[in-house]
Amino acid sequence: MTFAHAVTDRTRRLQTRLCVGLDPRLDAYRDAAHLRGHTLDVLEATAPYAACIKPQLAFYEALGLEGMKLLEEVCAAARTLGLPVLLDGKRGDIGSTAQAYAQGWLSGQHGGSALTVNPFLGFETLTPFVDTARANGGAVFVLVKTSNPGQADLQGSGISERVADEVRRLNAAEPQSEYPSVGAVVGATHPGDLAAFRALMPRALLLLPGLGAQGARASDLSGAFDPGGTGALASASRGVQYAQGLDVQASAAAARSFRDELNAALKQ
Ligand SMILES: O=c1ccn([C@@H]2O[C@H](COP(=O)(O)O)[C@@H](O)[C@H]2O)c(=O)[nH]1
Repeated sequence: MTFAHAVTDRTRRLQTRLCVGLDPRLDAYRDAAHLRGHTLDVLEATAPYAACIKPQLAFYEALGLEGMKLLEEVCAAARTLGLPVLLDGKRGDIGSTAQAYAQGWLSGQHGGSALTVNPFLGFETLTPFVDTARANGGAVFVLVKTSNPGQADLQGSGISERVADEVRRLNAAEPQSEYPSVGAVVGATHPGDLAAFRALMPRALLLLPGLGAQGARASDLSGAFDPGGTGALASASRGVQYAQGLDVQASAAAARSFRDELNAALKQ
């Protein structure tokens, strides 16, 4: 089953459109062992409410070799729980280097996972990522309009729409898939733009980061979804992992509540 198929299947079976971000911050813990235990506990406690998980690679890279080991543990635990993994690495480089990133994050033990990719170097640099994702049942999520306030500095003036057109063009090569292997990142912090990006990329899975800590609300996101309630994943990291300090039950309650709010928004 491909990444897109797996998350869509989870959305339909478990009625969840929530992507749980796992971004462990060392300064929140006594030591690395404490961080590891809490991160794995949050993963297990929130799994019933998640369509997928999204580890942000930066937080694991910041921990050095121990972080890389933890990332592999998190991915293995997610697989055991049946949770698709979306790696947030925002990778992008000249083609030959992109090929190495793709090999590292979209094949081997990460085959079937998804990776966020940065199109800034040009559309030809997306090819190694897309080809590797397709060959391994994975997915890429291309940055179209990011959630941060400064995104308009470079993504304004029609640039996001141009990237969205490329996402649609790439997905035309997979006419048989409900949701093909090229998805798009559109910040949940731009609720007024979601329906337009949905229309520009009608078959792309959308990742909507910014729920919770960045101020986006589940009730504002319905424009991103298809009529059946599929096609988008709303993502929260701090708002789940650190919902109430390090209280794991509060993390589970926050994930359940985001799931329920997303579902309620779609019923209106
Ligand atoms: O446009 C984007 C793309 C990715 N992110 C990442 O998502 C999480 C958001 O964390 P919160 O704690 O829920 O704010 C983080 O890993 C970002 O790097 C994003 O925020 N916006």
